[in-house]
Amino acid sequence: MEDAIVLYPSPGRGHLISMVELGKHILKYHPSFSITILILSKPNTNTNSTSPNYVESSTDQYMATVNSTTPSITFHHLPPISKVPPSTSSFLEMNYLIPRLNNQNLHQTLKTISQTSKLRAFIIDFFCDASFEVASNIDIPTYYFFTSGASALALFLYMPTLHKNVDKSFKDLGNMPIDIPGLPPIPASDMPVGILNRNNQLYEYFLNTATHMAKSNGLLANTFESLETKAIVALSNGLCVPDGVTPPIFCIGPLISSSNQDGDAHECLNWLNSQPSRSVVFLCFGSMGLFSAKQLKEMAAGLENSGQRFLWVVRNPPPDKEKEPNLDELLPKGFLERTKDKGFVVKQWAPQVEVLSHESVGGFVTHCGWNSVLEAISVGVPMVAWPLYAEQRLNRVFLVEEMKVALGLKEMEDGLVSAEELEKRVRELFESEVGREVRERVLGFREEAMVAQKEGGSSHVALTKLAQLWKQTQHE
Ligand SMILES: O=c1ccn([C@@H]2O[C@H](COP(=O)(O)OP(=O)(O)O[C@H]3O[C@H](CO)[C@@H](O)[C@H](O)[C@H]3O)[C@@H](O)[C@H]2O)c(=O)[nH]1
Repeated sequence: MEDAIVLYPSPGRGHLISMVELGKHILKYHPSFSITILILSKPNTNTNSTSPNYVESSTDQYMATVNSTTPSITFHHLPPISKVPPSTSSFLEMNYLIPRLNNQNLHQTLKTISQTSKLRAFIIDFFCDASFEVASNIDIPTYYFFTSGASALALFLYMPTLHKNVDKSFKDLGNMPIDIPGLPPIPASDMPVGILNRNNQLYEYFLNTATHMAKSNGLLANTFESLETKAIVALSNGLCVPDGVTPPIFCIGPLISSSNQDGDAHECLNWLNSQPSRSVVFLCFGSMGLFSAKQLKEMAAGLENSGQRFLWVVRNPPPDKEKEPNLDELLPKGFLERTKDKGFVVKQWAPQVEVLSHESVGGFVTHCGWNSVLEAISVGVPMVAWPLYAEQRLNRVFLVEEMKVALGLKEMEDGLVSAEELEKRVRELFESEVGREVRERVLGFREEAMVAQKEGGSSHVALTKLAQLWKQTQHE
């Protein structure tokens, strides 16, 4: 019987891509494993019809591409479920309620796989916690794949302790510094958005996830040791969990999405080909980053005044976020014409991995999503940190204060970033001594990321240990 590893992403293309990359990474070094990725079924009712995660036809196309390029990864679709309960939060619906409704099917599927192969490990996406109880009921070694960094992992594992020691919601504590082992003091207002309010269901969800993670067989993190040494030491020494015993941590990153996932070339890459080396600042804000029309106008003015070359991904402001942006309406009058020799605006989505690794790109204004951070570090591109949602404000603290690979942007009281502020930071990144130092630091981490992945490097060793552990597992 072959050795099988089952991966379970939560819905949505971003989560699927991360799991596919994890699967490919395991196969690259340990090709004898078979990798099955379970795909949550779409609800049969139309109650969920507005959810972007379930109408993404691009996910099917993506899976087809993976099937043809990496046939050793199998996608297994769980049977459809019939009902989705009403939920107050689409996040909870996606990541908790729907996975929970799929638990019976999941149970059956894992049992079936164990009958035909040696099921060595079940790896759950951090956002798919509802399945933890299934795995523990049928006694399969269960791991969590944490798609953000070790510092964010330290915070999440520390949540039950914080919950006990801090008696108010973080949202009511202003900038009060919160102490977390392995991290610099984090202002309460910079805590991840989902846990700011202790009275909502999301907070409870993450608290439960933290408790389950601490009981799992191990935690896989998309990072590398020398990038987040302090947090990793705190985690490994058991300082982040209530009983002082953390499950083994495997830092196996950086896992970077393969470029050109759907095989289409993008016109912005041609434009980059004609720009001078390291001259372009790239502005891109993850899979969900959106700005108001007012903010977009400020950004345009800041970029124009900075005099720097730029490549900017623009989306339509909420609520019509799926609509193609009308650039003539959204951007200042004459902006596109005036900047046509220096700038390139892409609507909706750019091939970020390819852009960042292009020789002409010399800086990155980012929302601090962890994949974006790792993608920039892996190719040595310095950043300007502009966090928007999720745990990105927390990431900004490490990027700017600890790793010193990014410059921080100041927001005004109403949350807007002014044109002057953006201009100042972009100029600073490209023209100042501080910018030069940030560039040097990130180039240093690029080297360390390469070393970590090489044979004998920390991430390679971590993956080898994990594979050895799986091979030794007696569960059959
Ligand atoms: O125009 C675009 C926009 C994004 N991307 C890619 O999309 C991914 C975006 O990932 P990430 O930077 O991590 O941002 P989010 O999509 O916002 O990711 C969520 O998941 C991350 C990992 O858990 C968290 O760190 C973030 O805060 C959370 O918002 C990256 O691979 C980008 O290369 C593109 O290729 N083109």
